[in-house]
Amino acid sequence: MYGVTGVLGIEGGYKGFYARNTIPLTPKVVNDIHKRVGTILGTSRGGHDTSKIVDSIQDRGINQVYIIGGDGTQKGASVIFEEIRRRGLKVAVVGIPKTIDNDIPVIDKSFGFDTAVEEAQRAISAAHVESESIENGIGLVKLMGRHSGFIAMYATLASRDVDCCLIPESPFYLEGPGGLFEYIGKRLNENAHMVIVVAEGAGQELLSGNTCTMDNIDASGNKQLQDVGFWISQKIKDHFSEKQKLTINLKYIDPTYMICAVPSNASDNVYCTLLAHSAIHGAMARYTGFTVGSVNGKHSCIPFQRITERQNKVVITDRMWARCLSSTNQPSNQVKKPFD
Ligand SMILES: Nc1ncnc2c1ncn2[C@@H]1O[C@H](COP(=O)(O)OP(=O)(O)O)[C@@H](O)[C@H]1O
Ligand SMILES: O=P(O)(O)OC[C@H]1O[C@](O)(COP(=O)(O)O)[C@@H](O)[C@@H]1O
Repeated sequence: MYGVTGVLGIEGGYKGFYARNTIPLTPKVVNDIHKRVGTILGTSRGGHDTSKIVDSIQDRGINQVYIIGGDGTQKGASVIFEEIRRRGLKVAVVGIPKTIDNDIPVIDKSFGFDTAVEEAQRAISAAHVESESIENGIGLVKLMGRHSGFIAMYATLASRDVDCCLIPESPFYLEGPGGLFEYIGKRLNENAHMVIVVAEGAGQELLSGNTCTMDNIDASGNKQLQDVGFWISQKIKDHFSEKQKLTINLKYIDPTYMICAVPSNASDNVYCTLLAHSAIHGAMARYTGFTVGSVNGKHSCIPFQRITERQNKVVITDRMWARCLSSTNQPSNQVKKPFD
């Protein structure tokens, strides 16, 4: 439609601009990629050397750059856009929001989120089956979500099998009146089984030795988290065997990477097509420095600045979290005492 003669794929994330060869993306090469899992281009963390990246764009005579990824990737795209502008180059830079975490602000959702929620439900369903089959069964499922508990909240709402959903945005504690243990005891007493969903970033402040130093950040600068699922499983087992003298049967399911590694569902496939169309039409209309996405159902081009200034998080005073709490029946924890 626009008479484009060549599309190049950059392999292995930002460092691929200067450390790898490009691969031609012909219609034949990309024909079936929506049915495949993962990425044909590969990915990486770190390696954002702005100057080398823009040199490579300039040297290769690239005039449109489409950058696919999460919140870190969009920040990287914004920095590239600024450098291109500083050098006075006629190169469009467009961001495409792809992350299961849904932590990119402004847009209704990121590509991958819907699929992740659907897959997370399967793990929750397994946890429910396991917990229901045995006296005092507890199914505990850990889901992705470093800073944002969207996958946990939506999978909880979708499945309706969850009794307790723990997310990074909503602090909790274990011991004493109003604590998680008390709530678990109550649910087991009432129902003889329960399902707990925990997002990977939840309760990190409770895990001992969780000091944030330069040693425990990844190459992109993201804080590396401790395994809250494993930790909480141990804590629950210890508490009920030692303090309550109650035999519980806890099954811990960690489907996190399995959820990342499934083909996108129909809804995400359609969304991805619309994102691609917005990105191309925007760049061809000579816009630059924007991320595409649906905003209140309208496909839009959003300036990088609006996308990178904050992270999308669950607002625990909003209705969606209230709906989640009403589906689990867990106590509201917006005030001082989490499980009051
Ligand atoms: N503030 C930033 N400036 C420049 N590059 C960044 C910035 N934050 C992240 N990046 C780069 O973006 C890429 C992806 O970021 P990362 O946090 O790993 O994943 P995601 O895009 O999924 O959030 C990495 O190569 C990282 O170095
Ligand atoms: O093992 P990795 O590469 O850090 O990937 C796991 C991460 O992927 C995520 O789902 C998405 O993170 P990004 O948006 O940074 O890619 C995080 O919640 C999780 O910590």
